[in-house]
Amino acid sequence: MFEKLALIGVGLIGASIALKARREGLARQIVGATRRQDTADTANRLGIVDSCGTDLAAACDGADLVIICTPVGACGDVTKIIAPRLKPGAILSEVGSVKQAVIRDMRPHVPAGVHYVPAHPIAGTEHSGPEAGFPELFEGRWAIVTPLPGEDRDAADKVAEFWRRCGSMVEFMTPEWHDKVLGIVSHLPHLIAYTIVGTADDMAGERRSEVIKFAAGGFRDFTRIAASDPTMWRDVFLNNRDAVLEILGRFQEDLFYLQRAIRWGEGDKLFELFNRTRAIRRALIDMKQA
Ligand SMILES: NC(=O)c1ccc[n+]([C@@H]2O[C@H](COP(=O)([O-])OP(=O)(O)OC[C@H]3O[C@@H](n4cnc5c(N)ncnc54)[C@H](O)[C@@H]3O)[C@@H](O)[C@H]2O)c1
Ligand SMILES: O=C(O)C(=O)C[C@]1(C(=O)O)C=C[C@@H](O)C=C1
Repeated sequence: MFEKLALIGVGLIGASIALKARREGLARQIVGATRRQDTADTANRLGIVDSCGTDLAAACDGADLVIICTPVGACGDVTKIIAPRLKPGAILSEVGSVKQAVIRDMRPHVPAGVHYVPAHPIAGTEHSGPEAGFPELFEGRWAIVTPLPGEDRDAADKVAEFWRRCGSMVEFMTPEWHDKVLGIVSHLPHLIAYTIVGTADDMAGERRSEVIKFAAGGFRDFTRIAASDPTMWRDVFLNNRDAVLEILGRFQEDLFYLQRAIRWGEGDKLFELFNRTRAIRRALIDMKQA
């Protein structure tokens, strides 16, 4: 599909893209660039890309697809650095978990003649860094493409096809809708997990050690999510502020509803909700998304 693919940021997502693109023959040459030399060394040692250095702009020389795979807070600065070396006609994409803020930060730096196509693979783990990457990460998962109005439709279609060849199912969306949907299905669950594990950690003395000792079921599942990369998630919450605050307000109301039902012994209310949520889990299993 491409002569040269450049990945700026070779962590979980960048490395997984590189490994899958190579396996599927999606680009003749795949190069990476990272901020820190030791990350580049790791990517080179593991053979994740053909070559990896720390000169972000140089990595983009002659690339017909550049994908920024850094935390969302860095996307604007990275675009500014690489902009002078992007070749006319190149496609510039990224994988940020937030779309509106990333578009706001990147768009002013995108040179004329370069096609910017925002995208987001809805696939990940709690691990980060080049060692965490694996080629099957995107298989059977959704990838959302949020093309910008007035931008080249062929470029958006090409990015969509790239993700299909990585094994994903693709959906097009507006950036606004993306941020609302992801606020509910991804960002709020992470915030809740960070809160629950933090609350348990705040418990003093004996109760705290009991929490760790008996953390077999529900709590353990939350600890997986709460182990996710602190930089990535700090940036997500700061950059999807409005959508997260809106959904958090709703969530708090629903929590009070349950609190009240427990206080007043209204078991029917609890039962009705738990039945609805169980059906959602079963639907996810049917769709092979759980
Ligand atoms: N982890 C997930 O579950 C997941 C899923 C989908 C999308 N995303 C998005 O993908 C992006 C990358 O996430 P990840 O999980 O691969 O993170 P990661 O921490 O594993 O990798 C980030 C990479 O970016 C590099 N980097 C950081 N700041 C940089 C800078 N200023 N300049 C150049 N390189 C820099 C790091 O060295 C590292 O190589 C984020 O925007 C995240 O929101 C993550
Ligand atoms: O499975 C996980 O560990 C994830 O957190 C992956 C997950 C998600 O919330 O679904 C996290 C952030 C992304 O932007 C996309 C996917």
